[in-house]
Amino acid sequence: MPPRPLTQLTLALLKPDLTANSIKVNKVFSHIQQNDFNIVAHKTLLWSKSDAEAFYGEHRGKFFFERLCGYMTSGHFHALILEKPDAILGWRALIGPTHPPRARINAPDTLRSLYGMTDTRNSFHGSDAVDTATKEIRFFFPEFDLEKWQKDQKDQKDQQKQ
Ligand SMILES: Nc1nc2c(ncn2[C@@H]2O[C@H](COP(=O)(O)OP(=O)(O)OP(=O)(O)O)[C@@H](O)[C@H]2O)c(=O)[nH]1
Ligand SMILES: Nc1ncnc2c1ncn2[C@@H]1O[C@H](COP(=O)(O)OP(=O)(O)O)[C@@H](O)[C@H]1O
Ligand SMILES: [Mg+2]
Repeated sequence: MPPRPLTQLTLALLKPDLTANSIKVNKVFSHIQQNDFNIVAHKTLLWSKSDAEAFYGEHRGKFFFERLCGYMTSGHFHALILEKPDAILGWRALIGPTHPPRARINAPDTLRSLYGMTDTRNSFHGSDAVDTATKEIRFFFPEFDLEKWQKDQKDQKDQQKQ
């Protein structure tokens, strides 16, 4: 029995514009499965302005901050914990560059190219690093036992070394 590959978790969002279109949502979940991501946790939620400002605090003061918070509070959206051996980079590669208009030129097969509308309304989010993924998973899924998941991964890694 080949050892189970070690995996990584990332936080993915299907933003409100996309979530409002069930046909597109179904297509995106097919992309997720076809790209071998395991959905570890999934919820839909509606943000208050303070939720959006807290999550995107790193962008406070930038010219697009208000429109970003307005966009992210404009309707329900899906939050997912995705698992795969290289989940963080893998999901970022699948959703593509931040700005859909540019993605349609430079990365036409990515999800933001296929479904995104404008620089702000780009339909997807993905954690951009290991520590960001930990922070973002805790932000959306405080109920998820991340410590247990990380311990199980470490135990599995130790067993494979033996
Ligand atoms: N650097 C910079 N870029 C800007 C500024 N205002 C708008 N932009 C960019 O130009 C793009 C088009 O601006 P808008 O027409 O206001 O936005 P939009 O095309 O309706 O789409 P949204 O990005 O969803 O607002 C935006 O997505 C921004 O990336 C600005 O003041 N400074
Ligand atoms: N130049 C911009 N114009 C409009 N909206 C932007 C711009 N840059 C970023 N945004 C919005 O802010 C969100 C967060 O920005 P950033 O963290 O830089 O990108 P990413 O979501 O790809 O990590 C983007 O997903 C997008 O919705
Ligand atoms: Mg980012």
